[in-house]
Amino acid sequence: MAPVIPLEVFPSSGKISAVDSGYPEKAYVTFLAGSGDYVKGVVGLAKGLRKVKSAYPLVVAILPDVPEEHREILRSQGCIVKEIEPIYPPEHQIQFAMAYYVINYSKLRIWNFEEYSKMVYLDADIQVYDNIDHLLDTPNGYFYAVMDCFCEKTWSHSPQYSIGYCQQRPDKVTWPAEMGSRPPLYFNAGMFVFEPNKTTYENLLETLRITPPTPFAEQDFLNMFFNPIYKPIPLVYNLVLAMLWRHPENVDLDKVQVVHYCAAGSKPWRYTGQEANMDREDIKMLVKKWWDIYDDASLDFKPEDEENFSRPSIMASMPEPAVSYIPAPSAA
Ligand SMILES: O=c1ccn([C@@H]2O[C@H](COP(=O)(O)OP(=O)(O)O[C@H]3O[C@H](CO)[C@H](O)[C@H](O)[C@H]3O)[C@@H](O)[C@H]2O)c(=O)[nH]1
Ligand SMILES: O[C@H]1[C@H](O)[C@@H](O)[C@H](O)[C@@H](O)[C@H]1O
Ligand SMILES: [Mn+2]
Repeated sequence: MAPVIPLEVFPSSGKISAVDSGYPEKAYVTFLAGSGDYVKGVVGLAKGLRKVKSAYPLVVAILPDVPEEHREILRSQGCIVKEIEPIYPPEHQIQFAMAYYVINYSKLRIWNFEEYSKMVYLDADIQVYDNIDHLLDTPNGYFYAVMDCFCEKTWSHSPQYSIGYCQQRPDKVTWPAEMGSRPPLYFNAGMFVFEPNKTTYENLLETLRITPPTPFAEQDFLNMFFNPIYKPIPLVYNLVLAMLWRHPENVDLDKVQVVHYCAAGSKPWRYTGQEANMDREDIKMLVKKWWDIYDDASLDFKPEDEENFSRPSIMASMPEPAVSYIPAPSAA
């Protein structure tokens, strides 16, 4: 089993940034699709990164269907907006855990952001509550992400779920020999540290072309592709909310730096408190914490913020190079 890297190996305030070199070769990146309300998640994230005084900009990889008003909101929040072409998996009859997961294959385009040497990807439903810039100083050659939990109903299609096995508590249920070898460590793809690279990008697209889609879409695909270089990092870098009720013994909420509002009903901008577990005090507290940042006008982007990280404005406005992509499946 690959070792979990203890928190202590990361310098606590590693704010060595590319500001010194005058070239922001590192950045955060998120993904935005459609004209719905996920744009609020990105605005919240941009403000959250500002609050923790991140030295790096937030790039938003957007699909063509993001309306101009939303692009403008993101730019006015200091984000670097980069349009990407969608990527679809090969045509196949498949039931995704959530129907909309199919759009997430487009995330693979971020490996083509070669003007950055290293990036931290964060879903739009993630908020940072501490500075995590040091993740951009981790040794190259690895794919860093937090191990997932298999206990929620979204996993009901899986053999793990059917026998109650979870890698967060691997000794609770012994993996039966007749089911073959234990599944390899599996990360949640809402947060990861990676290195954009043309060769990796081309390999990703080429491999996807011959890989049938599976329920967790690009998350499954990335797990398969990066398995040999996957290094688990502590869950404080991506608290999948279900951990609070599935594995409370593994969570020290005071130490959590990054919260992933992925549990059903937990997206702060849609929160009603009605769904299972959503009336918990810790959830209410975390949803309020997200709103406090989103509503804080003092965290809105101001032009002088730009001085905190330089960025190549010419590049930011350049369109993505045209790349051919795999056509949409009719079943999607
Ligand atoms: O209408 C949408 C839906 C999704 N997204 C983007 O896609 C991301 C993934 O969607 P969710 O956050 O709702 O999904 P989950 O957190 O449940 O998904 C998890 O599984 C997915 C499988 O495709 C991805 O790997 C995702 O990164 C991982 O966190 C969002 O954060 C957002 O960045 C949009 O922009 N618009
Ligand atoms: O990516 C998914 C998603 O974030 C779900 O909400 C979560 O329950 C799963 O564990 C995860 O694999
Ligand atoms: Mn998410």
